[in-house]
Amino acid sequence: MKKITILGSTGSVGTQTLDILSHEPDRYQVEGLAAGNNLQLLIEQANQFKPKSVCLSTKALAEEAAPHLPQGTKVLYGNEGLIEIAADNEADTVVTAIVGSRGLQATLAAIDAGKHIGLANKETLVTAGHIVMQRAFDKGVSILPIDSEHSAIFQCLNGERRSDVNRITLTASGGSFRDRTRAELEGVTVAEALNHPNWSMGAKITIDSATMANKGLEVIEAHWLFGLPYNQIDVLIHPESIIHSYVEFVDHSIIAQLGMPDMRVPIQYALTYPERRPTPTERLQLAKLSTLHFREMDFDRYPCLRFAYESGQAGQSAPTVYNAANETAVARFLASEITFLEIESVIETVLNKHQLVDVPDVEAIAEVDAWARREAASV
Ligand SMILES: NC(=O)C1=CN([C@@H]2O[C@H](COP(=O)(O)OP(=O)(O)OC[C@H]3O[C@@H](n4cnc5c(N)ncnc54)[C@H](OP(=O)(O)O)[C@@H]3O)[C@@H](O)[C@H]2O)C=CC1
Ligand SMILES: CC(=O)[C@@H](O)[C@H](O)COP(=O)(O)O
Ligand SMILES: [Mn+2]
Repeated sequence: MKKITILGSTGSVGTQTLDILSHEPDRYQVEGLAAGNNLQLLIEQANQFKPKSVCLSTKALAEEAAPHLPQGTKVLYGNEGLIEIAADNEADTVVTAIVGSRGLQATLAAIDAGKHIGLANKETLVTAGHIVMQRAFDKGVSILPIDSEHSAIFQCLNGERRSDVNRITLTASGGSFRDRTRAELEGVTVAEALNHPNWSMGAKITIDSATMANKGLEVIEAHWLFGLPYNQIDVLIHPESIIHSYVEFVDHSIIAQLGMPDMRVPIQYALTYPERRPTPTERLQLAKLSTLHFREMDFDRYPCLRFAYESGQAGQSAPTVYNAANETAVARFLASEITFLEIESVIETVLNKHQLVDVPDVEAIAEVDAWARREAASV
C-alpha cells in the first residue's frame, strides 16, 4: 500500500491524481490532502478518500470544514499547516501540485522528512533548484517528474548513460495564441488566453503556456532534474502535444515518449515508477493521426522563453526573479490590471533592475522573491 499526500488536491493536477488513486484503491492510502480555498471540494475529497489530515489556507476555512469531515480527521491551516501535512505523517510520497513558489517550504519539509516527491510544482525547482536537488540527494529521496515533458525525458533516459546524451528537446504546444502574430496579441482577452488548445489546466499555467513562460520554467526545471547545461536543452513547437519530449543521443538516435495529452499518465508513472500500470486514458493510435507538425522556436515571438534561458544561464538569484515576476504579472493579467503583452515587459523590467545574489540560501530566496513581487506589482 503506497501512502500519498497531495499538496494542492483541489487543482487540476490534484484532482487528476485523486482520479488515478480512485481507480486502484487497494494500492493507495491517502495520508494528507491540502487545498487553498476550495472548501467544498476538499470536504468531498476528504469524505471519499479519508485522509488522516487536511489543510486549508486559513483558520476560518479550517473551522468551517471541521464539522463536515470524517471523524478524527486532523484539520490544519496556513503555511505552517502545509509544512506539517507535507512532513509530519506516514506518507512515503508527496505530490506537489500547488501552484507557485509558495510550495517551496513545504516541499523542502517533505524532503527533510524523507518523503519521495512527485513534482508538478515546477516553480519550486525554478526558484531554488540548487537547494531542492541537493537536499533530495542528501536525504536519498527521489524527485519524480509529473510535468509531462519531464516525465517524457525521464522515461527516454531510463537505462541510458548521461554521458551518451547529446541534447534534450522539450516540445511546446504554442499555447492559446500559437497561430497569431505578435501584432495580433494586442488586446487579447483573459478568456481567450485561458483557452488552451490541448490541455485543461489551472489558470496560471495556461497563461504561462500562452506566453511561453511555461516552457521557460520547464527549461530551468529540466536543467535541475537532469543535470544538463542550458545549451543542451532545446524547445520545439509541436502543436498537437503528442510527442511529449525527446532525447537525442551522441549517435544521433532519438528516443521520444508519445501519448494522448492526458496528465494522468505522467502523474501515475511518478507514483508507480519503475512499474507501469494500466490507466483510464485514451490510447494513442498513430494510424488515426494524419500528420504531426513541428515549428522551430522563435525567440522574438516568445521573449518570455528568451528571458528564461538568460535567467537560467545567469544563475544565482536570476531564476527566482524570473519566476516571481512572472507569477505577479500573470496574477495582474488575470485580474485585468495589465494587458497580455505587458506580462513580458513586467518580467523584463524586474529582471533588468535586479542585482544578482550569489548562491542564495532559502532566506535569501524568500527575500529576492518578495522583492521581485513588489517590483512586478508596481511596473
Ligand atoms: N495542470 C496541469 O496539467 C499541469 C500543471 N503543472 C504544474 O502543477 C502545479 C499545479 O498546477 P494546476 O493543478 O494546473 O493548478 P491549479 O490552479 O489548478 O491548482 C492549484 C492548487 O494549489 C492550491 N493552492 C493555491 N494556493 C494555495 C495555498 N496558499 N495553500 C495551499 N494550497 C493552495 C489550490 O487550492 P484551491 O483551488 O483550493 O484554492 C489548488 O489545489 C503548477 O506548478 C503547474 O505549473 C505541471 C504540468 C501540468
Ligand atoms: C501538461 C503539461 O505538462 C503542461 O506543462 C503543458 O506542457 C502545457 O503546454 P505547453 O506546451 O503549451 O506549455
Ligand atoms: Mn509541461
